[in-house]
Amino acid sequence: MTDAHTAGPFIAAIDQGTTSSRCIVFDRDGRIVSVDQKEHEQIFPKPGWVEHNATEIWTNVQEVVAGAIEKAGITRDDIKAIGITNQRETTLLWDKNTGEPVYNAIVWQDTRTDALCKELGRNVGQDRFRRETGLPLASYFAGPKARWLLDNVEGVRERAEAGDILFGTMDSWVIWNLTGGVNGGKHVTDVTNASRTMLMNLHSMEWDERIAESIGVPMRILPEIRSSAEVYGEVSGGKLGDLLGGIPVASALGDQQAALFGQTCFEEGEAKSTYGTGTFMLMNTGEKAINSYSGLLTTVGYQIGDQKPVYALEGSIAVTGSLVQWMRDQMGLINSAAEIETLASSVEDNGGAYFVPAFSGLFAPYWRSDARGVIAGLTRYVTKAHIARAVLEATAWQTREITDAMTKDSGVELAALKVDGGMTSNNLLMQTLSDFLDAPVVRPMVAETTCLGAAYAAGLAVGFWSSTDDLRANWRRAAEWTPRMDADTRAREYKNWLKAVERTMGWLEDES
Ligand SMILES: Nc1ncnc2c1ncn2[C@@H]1O[C@H](COP(=O)(O)OP(=O)(O)O)[C@@H](O)[C@H]1O
Ligand SMILES: O=P(O)(O)OC[C@H](O)CO
Repeated sequence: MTDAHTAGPFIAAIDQGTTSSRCIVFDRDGRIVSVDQKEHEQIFPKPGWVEHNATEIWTNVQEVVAGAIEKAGITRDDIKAIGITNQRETTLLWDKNTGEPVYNAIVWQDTRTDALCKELGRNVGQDRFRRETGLPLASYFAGPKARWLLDNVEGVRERAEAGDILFGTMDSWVIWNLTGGVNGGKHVTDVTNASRTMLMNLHSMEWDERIAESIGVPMRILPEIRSSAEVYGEVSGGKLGDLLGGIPVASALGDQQAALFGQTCFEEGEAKSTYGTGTFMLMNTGEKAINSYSGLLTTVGYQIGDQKPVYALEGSIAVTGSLVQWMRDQMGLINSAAEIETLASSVEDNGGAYFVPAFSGLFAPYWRSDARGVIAGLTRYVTKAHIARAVLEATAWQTREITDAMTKDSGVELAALKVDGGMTSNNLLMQTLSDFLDAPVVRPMVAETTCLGAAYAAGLAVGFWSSTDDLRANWRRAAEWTPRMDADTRAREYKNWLKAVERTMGWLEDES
């Protein structure tokens, strides 16, 4: 696949995501040379529970790395480093002597720790967690998931106390295996992933012993926290040992932070929003960890080697692209995700309908696990096309709520929003987004910003790129949408949306 325009050397990036694992090989201009991807099973043992088989994931990672190298038609000597990015918060415990997971990985969407989080709120207090870790108490984060495993998988707490068990999010699992596994694999994580565990002190960038104790997670199972761009070790052993042995493993970032990096949001106030299964908007806040009073998360954006860490504010939305999937798979109203645009474009507006997809409660800015989905404003006038429009508008309004919160918390008015992810191929959605935000929306040439960010960080770590200025020069605009909606319509529609949101709240309490 390589040609004169994509001459080596190259950087490979692994994206271990929620639905699939992929590997992309990039050239020095940040262009894609080859891609390989493989989905893994989504396991739903009970309502609200979501698990992944970590052994299957590691097998897939090895296959996609080999696949991408083969498709690129290159060899080990052409690759200068490998970077890692991953679904965040998904939690695994494994035996360091055998390399066997003690149980499936508990996925970020899993809500089994709701009751535990409520109990921690009563016993320890919400404020303490927010102050030290930047996060609200919610089942989304890794620490309580680890506690669940320690309490519920027979014998694991004792094995953990004896020093036989390792904890990790998917970055740690992949790096440990890549660098040798039971034969000396490195047990590390990076600051961005650690900042999603609810166990790291956001200010010292170290595990917070008192918080870990209050959640019930022993310190000895935790990996070493490192920067996002440095050499953690070299590829060794396993299937990839023969293919890529000795190549430095040189970056790790949570996928949303990697997208921030890949979108080259290196200046304070720059923001990106990634539209996939869920949507995650991050704004670079520089060296300041800004406390959120508006329902956002304070998180680590990235840290390059021994430079100071860069913080970010994050607005996490649980359901966006998955609502389109629901329309297709559960409702049968469309045959493909792309068809929602055709259906929604067949009408002028939402016909008075508003769809709030609080399927697993509401994440930012509300953090209400008692909310459930609502379609409000229904009359006999409403058709499936109006509902399709309301589905797209739901993603745009949820983004608007996040940008409002970001402006409140940071004092920065959004000049333009950089977007990426699967949903950004929907032009109607992108225009609606620009209308609701009253700001330009821009999409870059390389839409695979997550892998690109991991490749950039790894490339910086090994001197493949010399500075973030090199990376900025690679960013090219592919499309831009500017606002067309008048202010009165926007204000009226927003008010209706907020009314619909109110109607989702308290549903579970009412039921019980
Ligand atoms: N044209 C489209 N319009 C609306 N949603 C879309 C469109 N194409 C894909 N999607 C949605 O985008 C999501 C896939 O995007 P992707 O970035 O691959 O997600 P992830 O990385 O979370 O798996 C799916 O949930 C799908 O429903
Ligand atoms: O794998 P994705 O793209 O669905 O991203 C998941 C997020 O990292 C969850 O916090």
